[in-house]
Amino acid sequence: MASISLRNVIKSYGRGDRTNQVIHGINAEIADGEFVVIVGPSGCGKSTLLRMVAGLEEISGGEIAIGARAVNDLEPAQRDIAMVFQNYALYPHMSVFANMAYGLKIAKVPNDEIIRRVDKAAKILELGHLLERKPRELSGGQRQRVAMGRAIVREPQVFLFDEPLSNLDAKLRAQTRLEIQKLHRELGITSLFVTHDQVEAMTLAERMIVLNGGRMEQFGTPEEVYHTPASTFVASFIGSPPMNLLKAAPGAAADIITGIRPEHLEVGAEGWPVQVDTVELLGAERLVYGRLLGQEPMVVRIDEAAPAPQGGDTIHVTPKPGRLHRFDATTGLRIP
Ligand SMILES: Nc1ncnc2c1ncn2[C@@H]1O[C@H](COP(=O)(O)OP(=O)(O)OP(=O)(O)O)[C@@H](O)[C@H]1O
Repeated sequence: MASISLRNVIKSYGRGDRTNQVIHGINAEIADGEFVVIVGPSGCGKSTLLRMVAGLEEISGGEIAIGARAVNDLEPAQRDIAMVFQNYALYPHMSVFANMAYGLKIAKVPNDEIIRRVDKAAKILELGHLLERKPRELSGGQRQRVAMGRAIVREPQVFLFDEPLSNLDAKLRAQTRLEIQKLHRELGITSLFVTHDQVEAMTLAERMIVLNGGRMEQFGTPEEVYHTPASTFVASFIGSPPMNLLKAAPGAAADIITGIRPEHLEVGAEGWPVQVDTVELLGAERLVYGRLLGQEPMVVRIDEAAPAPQGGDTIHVTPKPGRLHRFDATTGLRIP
């Protein structure tokens, strides 16, 4: 196992006048055995960053180290990593066993060692009874597990996951997430996991890197990112529905953006007046969409059992103690 160091990592595509820098100097130390999720909107550079760690993209500036070794100039095969992709591309004519064993065979690992490793991975992934099947005889979730098995048998220092769950339906995604967590608990292999899905990021990450336009906005635990977002971008990207970001909250200075999450507002007889536009029932809770002081859009989350307001009503809300966030209106950065 190994740590991963990203030191001022830069990536540009193209040449000369056509150079387009897409990663603008990322610094992050990922500890040995840590599970780190890289999350951000489409096009922010997640895959590019992961592919640079894998060695599938050249690094334009800075350094990437795996353990004590700088890997900038090492081929992917020399980096001791294993990658799991969204498109798991199993060999259709080979059995599950052969699919998992293939990479080891190519690497000329002795047969008895191959059998030992595949059996171990199959046990962890509960694939033992499926080893003779062909990929077409498996469900989508089982195929994804075979793809993970193929990575596990290599016993790498680092796992790299590039949106491996995005082809699965919602239920299977949730289930496979649990399996990946279990896998990480059992094997403890340093992992980098790319997703654009903030729920996936929050549930899987020990720490998460929030990327925006090729820059790292925050690197922290899910709790830190949720409770103390470093910027308005992080505040609005993590959490569903996102944090209310108010340009003119009552009592706030003009150069301050005030943040408050929909779940951190209390409805009562007094407080900030919110004109209700619509109300959505989500099951255990309702989302009230309205406008603070009749102007700024605001979402309030209330319990399903609480009295439900109607469109056209005015309700009064008060931020729960200690739940207000303040950001610089110019830079978007958190004010401590
Ligand atoms: N081979 C390439 N040549 C030129 N530009 C590229 C290349 N690959 C990616 N880019 C650009 O680099 C930026 C980052 O792309 P990247 O695929 O890393 O984003 P991403 O966050 O993984 O997005 P998504 O979630 O949509 O996969 C984008 O602006 C993209 O257009």
